[in-house]
Formats: sequence, structure tokens, C-alpha cells
Amino acid sequence: MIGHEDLAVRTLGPCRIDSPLAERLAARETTQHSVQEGDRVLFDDTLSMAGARDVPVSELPSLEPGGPRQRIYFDPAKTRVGIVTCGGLCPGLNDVIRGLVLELCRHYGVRRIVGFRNGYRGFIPRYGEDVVDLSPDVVQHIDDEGGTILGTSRGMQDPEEIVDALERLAINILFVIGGDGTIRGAMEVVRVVQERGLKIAVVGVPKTIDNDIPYIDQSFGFQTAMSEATKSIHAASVEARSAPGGVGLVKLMGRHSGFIACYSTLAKDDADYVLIPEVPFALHGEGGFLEHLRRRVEDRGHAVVVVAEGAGQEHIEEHEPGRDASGNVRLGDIGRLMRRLISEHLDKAGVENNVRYFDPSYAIRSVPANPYDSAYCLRLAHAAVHAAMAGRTEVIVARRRRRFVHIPMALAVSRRNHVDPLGDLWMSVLEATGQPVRFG
Ligand SMILES: Nc1ncnc2c1ncn2[C@@H]1O[C@H](COP(=O)(O)OP(=O)(O)OP(=O)(O)O)[C@@H](O)[C@H]1O
Ligand SMILES: O=P(O)(O)OC[C@H]1O[C@](O)(CO)[C@@H](O)[C@@H]1O
Ligand SMILES: [Mg+2]
Repeated sequence: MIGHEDLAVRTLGPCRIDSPLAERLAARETTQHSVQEGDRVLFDDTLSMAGARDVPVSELPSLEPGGPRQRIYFDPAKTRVGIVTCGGLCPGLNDVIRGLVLELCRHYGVRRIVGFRNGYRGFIPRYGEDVVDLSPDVVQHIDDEGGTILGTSRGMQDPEEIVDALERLAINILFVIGGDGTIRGAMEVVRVVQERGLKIAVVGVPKTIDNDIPYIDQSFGFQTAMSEATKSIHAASVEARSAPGGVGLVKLMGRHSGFIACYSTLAKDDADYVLIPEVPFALHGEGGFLEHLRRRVEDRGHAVVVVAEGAGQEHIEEHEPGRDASGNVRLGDIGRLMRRLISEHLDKAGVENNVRYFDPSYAIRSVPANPYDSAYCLRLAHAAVHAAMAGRTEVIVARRRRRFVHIPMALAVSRRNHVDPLGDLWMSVLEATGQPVRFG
């Protein structure tokens, strides 16, 4: 059970400097829409969970609210900031970079901001990466493009060398924008910073199109990526309905978490089956997926199947498990396997079929953020700047149950966010598709 110690936020020291935003905060109080800096956000959100703790309300575990503080730790005129983006692309990376730079410059008066190129390798001299000076002029329109103007990478880098670079450039605040690996990397940086007795704040903005970071409502860019994915589901549905025995098969990103598959399916409401990593399925036999699909195609003449890339890995025999440069497991190609098995099964059963396979892959994550995600990114960037200027470190900023909060990095990587097979989302998917609770 999560307790106070899991939610405690580290600070570099007391905030002694009046914030340039202080005037705007004078009338601020806790309301339905904001939480005052001295207040806390409850961690539990059901009576049964809170009640099970059997403690007075004042002792319930709570999160530090995000947002501007009256007093800050860093002197803006003397503050130097670094920004880095790591891991896979995600819509909104440029929006976050832009939001950080604009907030730092325009509202806090920070004048020295640099971007490190190509992820954590941008800190390491042997790669020869340059640093990019970031100003409002440079970032003003970068949100029009997908990707990240700083570039990104996978692969382990030595935290000692990263902190060497921070020291050489006299960086006071480092913003890391990335997923679970990036946050783990940032924790290593914090460890070295502490060992060297430095006062450098490291604040994360969590990034993942897979939506697999826990304790947050939804990661930025997820909504854009899932909207892009609906285009492939629609195309698969049109193709399936336009051919005798048409089967539209769509493989979507999602290594360990099937959120993109679930939400894009719900958005289109065209799919008959959704297969995700969290819900194992049998392929063969009377109750297996293939027989169910055969009956569906025979009854209705067509079917649409959405499969998350991490689903059904146990069925892939010829796959040699390996890891990418960051240590992420390389998955077998479930999409191609399903395409082959579906055709073979329908052929064998004498059912005319036309299987059309869609793998939109990188196309869903390389696009610019949609307006909702852009607004979300900007707000996350604001929250990250407020947190860092107030000397918070080893935290990510996140929106949880619609409140911006500070979540310690250790908690953010303590587990993965999954589609709960017993939860409401999966239930909605089962209702929308009409597929059985389990195959086999
Ligand atoms: N376990 C780890 N410990 C320290 N650093 C790590 C660790 N895993 C990854 N990193 C660092 O973080 C960077 C990004 O990690 P990774 O490639 O796993 O992407 P990610 O941040 O998890 O994003 P994605 O959502 O794309 O997986 C790596 O290049 C590496 O430098
Ligand atoms: O091929 P790459 O760039 O290493 O990344 C692929 C992976 O990255 C993600 O998009 C997460 O960032 C996963 O959904 C996907 O499996
Ligand atoms: Mg990751």
C-alpha cells in the first residue's frame, strides 16, 4: 500500500526568493479547480481505500500539488537550464520543449537555456553532439511539427559523464522528457548529483504513447496517437466490408500496455476483436480466437481485429528474444503471425477470405500533437518549471485525477500502468466489440 514515504518530494533547500509570479498568486485558494501550495492532494479516491487505512483524514497519504509558489529556490537571473528528450517519439515533445522555454523566459526571466541533442548521449563528449541555445524565438513555432527538435535516442549512458557535462555547463536545472527508462536514467543523475554535493534540480515530464506510466491520468501525446490509430481501424473496416470474407487486421504500438488498442477501438467502434498484452488468449480449439473469428466471418461476412504489438507473445515460436540498446525486450511480430494464422485457418475451414493487414507503426507517434495534447503539454511544462524553480528534484510532474501534482520518480517507475482486465476500460472494450471475456 502506498504511504507517506512513497509520496514525499525532495527539495534542494528552503525557498527564500520572491517568485516573479507572486503577485498573481495573491488571491489563490484551494477550490474545485486549484490547490493552494500549502494544501495537499489526497492519494486515495474511494471511501473504501481511504477507510481501509484507518487513520484520521489529516494522516491520509497525499501528494504535493503542482503549480507556482510564492517563493522559489533558484534566482532566475543566475539560473541555467538544460532540456533533454529521450526514448521513442511521442506527439507533443516539441510542445513541452516550447512550453518550458517560454515559461522560463517570459515568466521567470531565466535567460540561459540549452537543449542537449539526441537524448542522454548529448551529454557524452565522445558522441560529439553540440548543444542548442533555446530562446522564445527558436521555439515559438516548433509545435507545428511532430518529433523533437532536440532529437532523441535509446542506449545506456554513464551518469557520471552526464553530471560532468552539467557541471561543465553550470546547469542548475535539468528537465528530462521521456518514459520509464528516461526517468530511471534521471534517478541515476540525481544520485551522482547528490554524491557530488551539487544543487541541481532534475525534473521529469513523463512521455509515453503507450500510456504505461502509473499514477497519472493519461500521458501527453497518447490522445493524438490513439486518434491517428483510429484512421487505420477505419481503413481496415472499409477494406473488410468491401471484400468477400474480408478481415481487417490492425497492429498497433503498445509493448506491455494495450491502451492505444483499447481507446482507438472504442473511438471507432468498428472492431470485433481487440487483443492486448494484459489479456492472454488461446488461438486454437473450439473456444480459441481463430474459431471464434471463423464463426464471425461466416455469420457476418467480415471482421475487424485490432492487436497490440505486445499481445500474444507466447504464440510466437520462431522469435529470438533480444533487447534494444536501452534494454527493452524486442517483441516478436504478432501482427504478421496473426495474418498468416487467420488466412490459414479460414482456408482450412473452407471459408473464402481476404485478409488486409495494417501496421501504422511509427505513423501514429510522429505526428504533431492535437490541440488537446498541445494544451496539456503546455500545462505540464508550466508545472515542471514551477516545480524546478521551487527547488523540487527527483520528481515528475503529472496530472492525476485532473490535478497537477508532483510524483517522486521512484514511485513513477515502481510499476507499469496496465489495462486492468477487471477494470471499466476493458469492460467497455468487451461491450463495444462483443468479444468473449476470454478465448480458450
Ligand atoms: N534502467 C535504466 N537505468 C538508467 N538509465 C536508463 C535505464 N533505462 C533507460 N535508461 C536511459 O534512458 C534512455 C531512454 O530509455 P528508453 O529507451 O527505455 O526509453 P523510455 O524513456 O523508456 O521511453 P519509451 O516510452 O520510448 O520506452 C536511454 O537512452 C538510457 O540512457
Ligand atoms: O522502434 P523504437 O523507436 O525503438 O520504438 C518502438 C517502441 O516505442 C514505443 O513507441 C514507446 O515509446 C512503443 O510503443 C514501441 O514498441
Ligand atoms: Mg520505456
